[in-house]
Amino acid sequence: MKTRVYEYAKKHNMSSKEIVTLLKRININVSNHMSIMDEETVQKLEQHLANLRANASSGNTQAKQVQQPKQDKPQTITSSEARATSQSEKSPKQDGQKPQIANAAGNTSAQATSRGTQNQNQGKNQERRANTMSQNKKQDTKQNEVKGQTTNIEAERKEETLADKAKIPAKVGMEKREKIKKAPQAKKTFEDNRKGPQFNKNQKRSNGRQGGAPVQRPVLELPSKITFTESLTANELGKKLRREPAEIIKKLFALGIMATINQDLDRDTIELICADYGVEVEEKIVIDETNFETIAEVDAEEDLSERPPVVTIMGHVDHGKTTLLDAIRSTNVVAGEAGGITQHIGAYQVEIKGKKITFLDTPGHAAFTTMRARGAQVTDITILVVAADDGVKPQTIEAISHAKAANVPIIVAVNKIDKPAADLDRVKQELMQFELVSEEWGGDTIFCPLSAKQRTGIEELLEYILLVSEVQELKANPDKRARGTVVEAELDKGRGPVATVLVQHGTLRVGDPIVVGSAYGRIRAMVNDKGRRMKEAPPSMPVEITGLNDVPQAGDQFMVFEDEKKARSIGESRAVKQRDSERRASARVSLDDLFTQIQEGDIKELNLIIKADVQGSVEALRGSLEKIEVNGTRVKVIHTGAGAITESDVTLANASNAIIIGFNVRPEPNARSMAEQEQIDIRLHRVIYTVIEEIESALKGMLDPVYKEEIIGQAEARQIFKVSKVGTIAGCYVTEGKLSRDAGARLIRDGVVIYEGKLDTLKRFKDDVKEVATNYECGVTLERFTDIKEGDIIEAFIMVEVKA
Ligand SMILES: Nc1nc2c(ncn2[C@@H]2O[C@H](COP(=O)(O)OP(=O)(O)OP(=O)(O)O)[C@@H](O)[C@H]2O)c(=O)[nH]1
Repeated sequence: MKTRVYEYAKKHNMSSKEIVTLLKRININVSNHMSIMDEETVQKLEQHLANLRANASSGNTQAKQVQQPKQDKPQTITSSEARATSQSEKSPKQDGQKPQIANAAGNTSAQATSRGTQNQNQGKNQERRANTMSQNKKQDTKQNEVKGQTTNIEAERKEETLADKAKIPAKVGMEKREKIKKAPQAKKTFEDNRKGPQFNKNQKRSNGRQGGAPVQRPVLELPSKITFTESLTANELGKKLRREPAEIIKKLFALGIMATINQDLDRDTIELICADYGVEVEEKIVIDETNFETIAEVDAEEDLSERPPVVTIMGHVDHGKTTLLDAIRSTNVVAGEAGGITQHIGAYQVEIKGKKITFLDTPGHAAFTTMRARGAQVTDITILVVAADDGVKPQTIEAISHAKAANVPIIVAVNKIDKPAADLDRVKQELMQFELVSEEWGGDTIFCPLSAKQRTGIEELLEYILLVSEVQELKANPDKRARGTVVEAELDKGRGPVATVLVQHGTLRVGDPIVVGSAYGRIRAMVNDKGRRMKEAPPSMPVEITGLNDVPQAGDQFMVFEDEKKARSIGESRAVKQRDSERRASARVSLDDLFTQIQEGDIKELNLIIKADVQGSVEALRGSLEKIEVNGTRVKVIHTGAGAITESDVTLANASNAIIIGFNVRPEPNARSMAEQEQIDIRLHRVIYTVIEEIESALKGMLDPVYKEEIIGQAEARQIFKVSKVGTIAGCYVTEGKLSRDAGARLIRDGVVIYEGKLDTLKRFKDDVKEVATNYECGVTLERFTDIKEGDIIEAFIMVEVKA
């Protein structure tokens, strides 16, 4: 029957490497643990094992008693003398204890010595001492049989391994071969020890032992698990395993690795040795706590407990967000915390049916996106407020896009149901096209009709929230250091920096050293939304904290550290980093470097926001763009709309790392400056085909924008003159930058591009001029375009070469 090396190894409680080594010794070439061994190979291997076993046990009757026929088969062979030793260890009645004890004695003393200082010489001394002892053991012929046997095996192994080493068998990888070649020092030490134990420092102790009764020192138990970071030297590994370094070196030796005591062992080697001892090993990755936002802590399922959901209310202007938030809050004051003075701290908790719900007290999606833009996903559920008498409006759609981009479930609160014009079905109907289909109509979105003003339907809404949160199974580990997000922060004249934070993991306590964004401090006091002083805040609880050195920003994340010194040093280095890299768009996508980001695995989906002049173009663009898929990277349209590119589009792009496509539309001035600041890539086009081509080539890494458009100025048409021969002259006022005679020109009306071409004439009074600067008036005509109206914007642009 065929079997793989690792299967065989597992079956016989050996490591794959050991099997590979043994196979190579009997001239069977296997490459790795996945290699297949046929029946013949297995037989040969077992024969070889049997031979080795026979050799190991020849002339030793006592050892035979110790060996357990089946289990020991691989053990005796594979794990060199350490296992033989540990077997004798298991049998306290045997005289064979002695060498162990002696060993342990050496070990303890070696440990004690090295505890004082860890320099190299010290290490060497330890090694020498250890080897000397084993040499002494060998020389002492009067010692008991087991001891003799142990050392026999030891000697045999040494010889065998040394012979192997001389040949440098193929089992040893190139790296290991190098190590072997480079390690004359280790060999010398070994031979030195063989030659002259008497001249060694340990002479006294050896004599003492030979002459007197053996010193009884306990054999240190192996730890069940060890941890390490990056690497360990043989010496350090020995200490962790509570074994002599020499013993470790011997083991390495048997495995074909020649290492000195202070040589760094790689992860595989450490694992191999530990596996040999049956000790679990874990590599600890050093975490840079300065960037604590990036640290993902995984909690064991049993440490997690239920936490309240965090809810954000979004919706169109005047649809009743604030009224609803107030209504919810007052419901609770009556229910529980009567007498408490409600404080506005940016978030509050209410309780229904014994369960808490946390509301972020900032209506609208500004708060939602700022937080998301800063990498904080705080919200678990979104309440979309839609006025029953007004229906779906632009900001309703924006809110839906925001919630969807963040993957947060939506509950629709159909407000103002008390109004005569209220029409619940219309709202349901309108929301269908955004994939929000009510349960009665076969969908899975909860629609909750209510009147925030008359306070009806509020409890039902709260119950729905609990229902959705139950499905989400929101959990957190309350028993660890706290982490969370800033909801609001300000500088209070009396109290200094004050921040409302939402605890997301762990429990926050007064006195905790904390880093918040790039501020730090120790929590002086905590106040909840009812104005009560709190000693601790569990997950999902918003509290206002004081004691920071600076005012953080909403959306900043916080983390508690073990001591104030650490918090201070991390806070300070974050402040420096923040200053350095402020607004650096390292994580921003731009079509120009999209391909690199795809290749680096940063991007699997390209988020797009499409704004176009008419809904028809939006749909056409969306349809074509969503079909694009290049090398597994897809286009995902996260928001669309007709009309100019607004600030809200830019915030959404910022939060979702998206690119904005403007089709026949322009960004509003505020949106443009914000996009520049946040380094959001806005691509403006007039032909659908070029949009598709651009996105496709960006995904393929073929985008090669040699020229890029740069807007150099804007003027507003204030007066229109019709002159029969010339056409339409626009009396303009340059509001931004300059107009230049050679520049390209666009005419924009209500954010929509009406014309694109060139300036035909540019005059100041009667003279032709080359350019007109900001705050000057001028007369403009456009090439082959006469339909200029008052209030139109003329935008001048040039094409500039993009430096690679
Ligand atoms: N009839 C009626 N009017 C309501 C209801 N809820 C809110 N309103 C009124 O609608 C108006 C706007 O309510 P707000 O709560 O300020 O709306 P908002 O969405 O917070 O508005 P912005 O903060 O401007 O975005 C106010 O005059 C409210 O009194 C309701 O259930 N019924």
